[in-house]
Amino acid sequence: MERTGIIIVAGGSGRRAGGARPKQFAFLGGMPVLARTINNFAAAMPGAEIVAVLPEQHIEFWNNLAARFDVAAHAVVAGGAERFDSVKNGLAALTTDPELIAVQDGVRPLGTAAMIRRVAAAAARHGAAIPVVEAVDSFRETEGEPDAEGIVPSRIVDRRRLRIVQTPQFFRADVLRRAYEADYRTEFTDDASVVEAAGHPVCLTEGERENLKLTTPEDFTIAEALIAAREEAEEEQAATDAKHL
Ligand SMILES: Nc1ccn([C@@H]2O[C@H](COP(=O)(O)OP(=O)(O)OP(=O)(O)O)[C@@H](O)[C@H]2O)c(=O)n1
Ligand SMILES: C[C@](O)(CO)[C@H](O)COP(=O)(O)O
Repeated sequence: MERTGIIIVAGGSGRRAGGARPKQFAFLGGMPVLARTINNFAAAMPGAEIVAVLPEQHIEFWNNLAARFDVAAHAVVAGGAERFDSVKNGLAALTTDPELIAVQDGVRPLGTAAMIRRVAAAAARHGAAIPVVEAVDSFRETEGEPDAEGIVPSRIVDRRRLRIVQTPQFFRADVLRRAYEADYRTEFTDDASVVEAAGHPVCLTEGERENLKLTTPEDFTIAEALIAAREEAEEEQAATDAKHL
């Protein structure tokens, strides 16, 4: 397997989620969200170098919090104003010269090991790969300003052509590093957009609907329920296995 580096970006302020501290430090199923995300990757990609990118003012808080939980080995580095800047800082902090690099949202703790490895394998082959899922809602593109009655002009978009983009986004190290030499642009909402702007095509792989990004308070409610259901299924499986011993 390729030497792998994982950059877990958790340098945001979590404005949309609210709360006293950024959402990556909130508890989910009895554990900080960021601890879950780090451990998920350590389990899926044993031996990978992990760097967590945090708001500078929360680094000491995180070190104290992480010491209370069983969190897999990881280095910590300060983030920047935009996600783009945080990824750049993460890239600079990798020390093992990885051949493959993943960028993962710190607030996406629920991706399975099978999905993570699938994206990694696609990136090893194609240079750049991301997980996506099909859109299930209808979409409208708005055009222009509201009219005198407050109606915003809009038109339907063909959702069969749309995909919802997730992380982890995996890249060959040379591809990602070269792409991140660019200056920041507002359309860089993920790493695939940066790599694509540098001229490298991105391979779409199958993501998972449960691979939620915790963005608003409602997402936490859904994630709690998913974790409880997974734990229950694991307990049932363990009981079945014990019966068959
Ligand atoms: N300057 C930033 C901004 C975001 N992120 C990280 O990128 C991921 C996805 O971003 P998002 O969900 O938008 O997080 P926030 O920026 O914290 O949320 P909000 O926009 O609601 O403030 C998160 O793990 C977040 O911590 C980061 O590392 N550095
Ligand atoms: C990277 C990402 O999670 C892919 O869906 C998304 O683009 C992050 O967007 P945000 O506005 O920073 O949450």
